[in-house]
Amino acid sequence: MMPFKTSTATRALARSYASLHNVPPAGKSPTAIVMLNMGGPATVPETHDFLKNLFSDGDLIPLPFQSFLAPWIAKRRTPQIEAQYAAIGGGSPILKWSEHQGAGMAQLLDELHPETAPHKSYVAFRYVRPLTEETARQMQADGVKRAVAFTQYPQYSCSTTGSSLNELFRKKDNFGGIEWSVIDRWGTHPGFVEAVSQNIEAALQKFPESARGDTVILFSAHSLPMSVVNRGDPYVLEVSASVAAVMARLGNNNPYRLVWQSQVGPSAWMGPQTNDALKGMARLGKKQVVLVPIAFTSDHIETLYELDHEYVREAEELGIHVERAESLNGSPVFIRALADIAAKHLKDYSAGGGPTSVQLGLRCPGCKNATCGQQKSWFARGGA
Ligand SMILES: C=CC1=C(C)c2cc3[nH]c(cc4nc(cc5[nH]c(cc1n2)c(C)c5CCC(=O)O)C(CCC(=O)O)=C4C)c(C)c3C=C
Ligand SMILES: [Fe+2]
Ligand SMILES: [Fe+2]
Repeated sequence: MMPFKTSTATRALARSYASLHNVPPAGKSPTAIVMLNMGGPATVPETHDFLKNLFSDGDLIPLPFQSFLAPWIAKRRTPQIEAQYAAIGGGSPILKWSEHQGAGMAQLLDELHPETAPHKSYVAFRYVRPLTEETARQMQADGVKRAVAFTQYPQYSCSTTGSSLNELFRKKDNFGGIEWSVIDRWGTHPGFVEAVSQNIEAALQKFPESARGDTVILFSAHSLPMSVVNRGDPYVLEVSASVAAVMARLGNNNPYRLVWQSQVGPSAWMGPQTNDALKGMARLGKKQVVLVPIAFTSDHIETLYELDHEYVREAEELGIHVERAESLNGSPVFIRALADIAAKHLKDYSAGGGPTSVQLGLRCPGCKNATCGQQKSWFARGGA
């Protein structure tokens, strides 16, 4: 029988369909780029399960009697958080943005690093679908043999990236014998810094030119409990490094501060809190502020609800004009940065570089979580 011959045009069409839809060509196992993040409820009714999974995560919130307390706290907290997701349009846009960013990144990566093409992006969320097991099933079905765990938190914290890596380690058998490497932080990458800076410049443009230089730039990051900071978690240092890099790129032409938002519960958290800082600016007679989310790459309740609905309105009542810099969401500069970060990682790895950053190998001085140690050793061996 004559073998079936595919015409050049059909192959070109298939290639362009595949790249548009992030589907690898048949026959070649894709290099998986697994985008790690916490996720958020895509619809309001998913809020309860999101919170239950979040409060059950001992790497984020270690609770006594966790399996009893977590569902109880989640149930109590659900109505308040449901109302916030309802107010921002009925759910978190994080899955939409993660898929968009991942598909754009994978397409660029095929050009930037053809040696490991085709690349396919996957999303693995910590608290909502697609959870790690679901992503593992999809990767097995696609015949993946080589994967990069790419954290989507620019700055490393044991409570965020660390939790996602611990979960990958716990569920490692679901993936079969995959060779793993890790991109564990990238908060000072020039492409990320550029994308954030461009959004700040766009916000500054909204103020009259004559008063632009007086505008205060307030960088706002999700806070951390002081118990985590004092354990030696690197997040505060790394967020500060992002802020310094962005300010250097902007020419240090505006006064600025780094402030912290979204603390939960009665314990002590890293401060100053964003809403107090805005009140402080009003007291000091500052009339113009650009508010910049610096530790998350897409919109979520902390930007759309806490900043936009609550703090910006409160500040405006105090007589301050606040512009919030847009989240990175669909920024092409940011998507290009993700591709550059991944391409450099793959290139360094092919040239004999280690599977993780050197920094990932060091546990926090106060870390008592045995899984952190096992996870770091496992990734340092490339997942073997
Ligand atoms: C870099 C980002 C984040 C860090 C660091 C972080 C640490 C952290 N968070 C909690 C507790 C909660 N966080 C919640 C929601 C939430 N957290 C982040 C980001 C970071 N958290 C985001 C983006 C979101 C919102 C998700 C979305 O809308 O898409 C919640 C649930 C909401 C609520 O009940 O208020 C809790 C709880 C702790 C304890 C912690 C550090 C140890
Ligand atoms: Fe949080
Ligand atoms: Fe740890």
